[in-house]
Amino acid sequence: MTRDPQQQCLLSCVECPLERSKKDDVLEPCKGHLKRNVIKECWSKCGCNKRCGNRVVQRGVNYKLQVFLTPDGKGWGLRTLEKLPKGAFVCEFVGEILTISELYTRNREKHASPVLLDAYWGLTGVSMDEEALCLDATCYGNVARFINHRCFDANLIEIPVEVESPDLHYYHLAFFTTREVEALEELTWDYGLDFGDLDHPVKQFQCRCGSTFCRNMKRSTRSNPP
Ligand SMILES: C[S@@+](CC[C@H](N)C(=O)[O-])C[C@H]1O[C@@H](n2cnc3c(N)ncnc32)[C@H](O)[C@@H]1O
Repeated sequence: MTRDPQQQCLLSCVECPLERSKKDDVLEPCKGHLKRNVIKECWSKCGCNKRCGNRVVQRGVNYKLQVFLTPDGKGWGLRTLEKLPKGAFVCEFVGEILTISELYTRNREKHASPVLLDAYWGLTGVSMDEEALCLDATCYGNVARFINHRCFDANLIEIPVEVESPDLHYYHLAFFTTREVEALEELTWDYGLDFGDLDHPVKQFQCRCGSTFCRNMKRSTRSNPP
């Protein structure tokens, strides 16, 4: 999976649950969902034991992490207290599993963008609202709820991970490092927001990510990704 707009591969739903949830008279075409590779971890039916190398996310957080107040106006953030190698599992995103309609009804006035469980939407189609799921960490979550957004060159990437459940609509969303991360560096991920989508049901925040490739900066001053 890549966040490079030139290289990323998007899958489109025939009838996108996100567009359906807007309840407009005319159903807009799907804007596309990132094509993701899914990790399948060993589970109870494998002959291996709990120390198997293909059981990483299910073993939980393995590094010292700290919630801290960011100095640049993004509120609370998450950082690592130790150096992380490239490709390290950091934590998963924990939240209540809601349908998209439930989330929008709940958070209409707040700056909360859905963390979609959309890895299969473009592949299998999602005909029922009960299959269009997302994670909401507003009331129940873990440290991942403090990870701030960074456009394009974030040091974390979210990967769908199947642990135990063979149901395609339910999976874990795990964060891995995209590069080596220094101790005390803030951990960030690209929420995949389209800051130009004024039609979006959830009001988006003014991005302060500081990336040279920030998508929320005026087009005249923004750089193109390498
Ligand atoms: C998942 S929360 C992250 C934790 C949050 N900073 C806090 O204090 O609880 C997402 C919210 O953090 C803020 N945020 C995240 N990334 C940001 C960014 N790049 N620029 C400005 N605000 C950001 C926005 O208010 C956003 O709705």
